[in-house]
Amino acid sequence: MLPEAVTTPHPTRAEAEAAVRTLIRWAGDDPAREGLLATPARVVRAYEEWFAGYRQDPASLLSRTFGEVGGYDELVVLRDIPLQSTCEHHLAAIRGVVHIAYLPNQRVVGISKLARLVEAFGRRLQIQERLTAEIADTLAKVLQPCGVAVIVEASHECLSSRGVRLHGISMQTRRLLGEFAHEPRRGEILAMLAG
Ligand SMILES: Nc1nc2c(ncn2[C@@H]2O[C@H](COP(=O)(O)OP(=O)(O)OP(=O)(O)O)[C@@H](O)[C@H]2O)c(=O)[nH]1
Ligand SMILES: [Zn+2]
Repeated sequence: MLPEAVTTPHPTRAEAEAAVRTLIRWAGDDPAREGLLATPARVVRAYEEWFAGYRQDPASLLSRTFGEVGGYDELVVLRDIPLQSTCEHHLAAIRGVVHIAYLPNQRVVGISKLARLVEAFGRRLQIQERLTAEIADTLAKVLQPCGVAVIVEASHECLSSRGVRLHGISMQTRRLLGEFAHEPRRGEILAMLAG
């Protein structure tokens, strides 16, 4: 589940800070001036938060499930889970929301774990399509529900702050599995989540 990059040798903190100093020089400033002296250390610490997902095993987040659901077999829907991610092409921010729905198969998972799953995949270098697929596929594999739907709506700073510099564009991606891949569940869940 963890990407290959995690298995390659990890740079030292000093190497990572030197790389930040190089980027500061590339931006046109002087990493030796007072205001920037502590910046490489701060940026490296920030990277540990922004990319904490590489140190998480998303499947294990879903390992605790609850079976005493009183026969509940209808939709479980979590809307508007905040998404913070980073585009793998430009290292620019991706911000948005994720909607997750599943149809339980006797067992349910704690709702916070769905948000943690989004965070574990979001806090990596991503394209939105893969992020969407990874969230849905992990839920399907671990929970084995009757259906999974994941919809991601996000804006990409690489579109707004550089390049075409267009604001107000949001991208929607979705993955529908199991019963949600077919009517009538498909229409039902899309009407509910993708409006
Ligand atoms: N499909 C997809 N594309 C993305 C995502 N994030 C960024 N991109 C796009 O990735 C593409 C990379 O294209 P390139 O031509 O290699 O890079 P570029 O010259 O910086 O492209 P421009 O952004 O058009 O200036 C761009 O079109 C981005 O808009 C994503 O999550 N999914
Ligand atoms: Zn980008």
